[in-house]
Amino acid sequence: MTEILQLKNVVKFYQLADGERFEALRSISASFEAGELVSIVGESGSGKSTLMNLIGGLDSDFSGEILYRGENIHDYSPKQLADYHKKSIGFIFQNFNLIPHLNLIDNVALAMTLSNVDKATRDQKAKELLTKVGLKDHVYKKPDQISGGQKQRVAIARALINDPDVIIADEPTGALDAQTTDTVLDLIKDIAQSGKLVLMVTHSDRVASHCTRILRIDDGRLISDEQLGTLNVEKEVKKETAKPKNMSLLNAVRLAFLNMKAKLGRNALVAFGTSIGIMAVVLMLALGRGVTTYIKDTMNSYANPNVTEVHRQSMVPDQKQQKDLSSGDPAELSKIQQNNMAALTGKGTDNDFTAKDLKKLSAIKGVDKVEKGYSTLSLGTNSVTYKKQNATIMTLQTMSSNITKSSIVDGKAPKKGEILLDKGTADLLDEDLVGKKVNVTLTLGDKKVEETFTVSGTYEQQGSNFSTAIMSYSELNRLFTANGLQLKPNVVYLYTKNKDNTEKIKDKVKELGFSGSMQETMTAMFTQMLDVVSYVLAAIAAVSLVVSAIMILVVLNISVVERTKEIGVLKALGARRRDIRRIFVSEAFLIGLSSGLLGVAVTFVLQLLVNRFTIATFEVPVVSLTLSYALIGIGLSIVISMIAGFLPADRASKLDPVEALRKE
Ligand SMILES: Nc1ncnc2c1ncn2[C@@H]1O[C@H](COP(=O)(O)OP(=O)(O)OP(=O)(O)O)[C@@H](O)[C@H]1O
Repeated sequence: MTEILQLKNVVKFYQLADGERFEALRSISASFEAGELVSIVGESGSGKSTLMNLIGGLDSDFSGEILYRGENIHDYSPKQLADYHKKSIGFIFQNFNLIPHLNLIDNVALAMTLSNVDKATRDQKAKELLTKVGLKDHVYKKPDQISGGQKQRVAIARALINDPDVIIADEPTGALDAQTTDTVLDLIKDIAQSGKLVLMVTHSDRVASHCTRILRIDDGRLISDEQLGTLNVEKEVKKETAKPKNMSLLNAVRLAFLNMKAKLGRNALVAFGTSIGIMAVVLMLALGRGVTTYIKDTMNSYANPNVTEVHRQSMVPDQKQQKDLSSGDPAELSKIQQNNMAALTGKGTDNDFTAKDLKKLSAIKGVDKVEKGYSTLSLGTNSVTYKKQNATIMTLQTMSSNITKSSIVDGKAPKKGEILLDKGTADLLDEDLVGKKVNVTLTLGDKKVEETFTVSGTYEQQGSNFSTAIMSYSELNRLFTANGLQLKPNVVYLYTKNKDNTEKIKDKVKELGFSGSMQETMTAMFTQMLDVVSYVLAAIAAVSLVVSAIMILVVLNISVVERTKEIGVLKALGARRRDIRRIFVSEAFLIGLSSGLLGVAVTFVLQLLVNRFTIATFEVPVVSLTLSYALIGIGLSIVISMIAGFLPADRASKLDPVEALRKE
């Protein structure tokens, strides 16, 4: 027979809290061969479990030698120790210690999973062993669906999966009735007979009497070593030399997934909570993109990119004015309102450009032409009449490069004696008004002027729905002069040949204290509002991401506590620290992945709803979710979860297997 295990003067001290040491094992020496069925008996507290933990490599803090096939396991590196657990030792515990969320096959195959054996092979081997222990018809059950005796048979199958030399059974029949004990004992006997060394702790003399040898321990000492007989060993154990592999990441993720599935409700809640922050992030990005695209498109379609529209003062309250408005000083308030009205209606001298202004503007670099213009808003005083059909004109303005040829849908730009009308107003008067003479009534200054003009063409409205009449600046000037009035420009168009200059020109205009077109000012306000929305979303995102991280940390910590025993089992089966860490980090990864996916999905649904609403109201979609934003959201979610999961995972990996297994 081959000598497998040798104990030489094994001494174990437990360090007590007050600096004292307790000697649990006192110089134990013994040697064991393959095919032995050894029972270890002794009073409670005599040191049996301590000895099993040392032999099983769960506790390396001892003096003396434990030689496994001639190698002192005390000198093993963590990796060698893990391999020792995987290949050489099989544990059977009193309380079975099956993993509740894994089915019987997965429980039995666990040591193979940790050794990265492929699923088909390990499932086949697990089924074989389960058949051998009489559980063929139960392989897909979970541990809580079978009886105690059946559980212990599963545990026996689990201990055998990697074909170890040594089986350590700590009171394997302790929790079983007499009849079930016999079945389990027969199985254990078969194991020894197949050429393995079985070390079995027991309190029962009856159980001990089935063994080939009895070691008695009392107060940490080996007091007797009695040989009862020998077994008819079938074969000599032949060890493969191939080293077991490490568990793959995929298997860690699978184990994590199976555990998460078992706690679906809790994990779904956590994922849902985390997804809120992710949704806020993705929505912020998508909204920002959607609105920016909309603004750009709008600006590009409304304005001639070569032209910068300039006003002396803003036609909508700027930031400072808004502040004054909200400050509530009535005098200040009404001054601002007056100014705004004057700017809109083209009245008052504050809005007229002086020769000095024009000079300043024409000096801006890149400006090739300065066009004077005039724009006035009236409510009901200006009108166009054709064949007794009358239309009110709200805006009267002068022709500029800002109205491009492409926006004139019919006819051409107005020359002397001509007027250009917006298409809506023209169609109202006659379907084919171009070239027809219309009667125009205008209030200029305080004079009412009536004249006949030919409609030169119609144009597509740009950014406003006001009915508009456009004539050339010189034509309007003629009208003013004829009525004893003086026309002064209240809007100026700066034309550049190269549209790349436009941005710089716009900036310079503002720097000089002038203001841009109404659309630009509105856009700026809109962008400001969008910024506020973005800040709010960003704040929600930041807060909820922190909350999510804490939530994941807490949940995984609870999971570590709940699964302490399972972690002990995994370690006894050969899981390295790294493997345990991987399983828990994988759980965090899965939570992150699911909350990321959920967050993106919710954003997608929100996008559909919000865009449906904005398309119906403003004819534009405002949320624009792209693949890269979705990926950013999912990535962020995973990273945060994994960071939050690292601490609990590390804690789990550092658990002491002996303590973990002792936990009730
Ligand atoms: N972590 C520990 N710290 C201090 N003392 C310990 C520790 N673990 C065990 N002991 C002590 O070591 C002695 C041996 O304990 P052990 O668990 O090995 O006994 P046992 O023979 O297996 O008992 P039982 O049959 O009740 O399981 C006991 O006196 C116990 O109190």
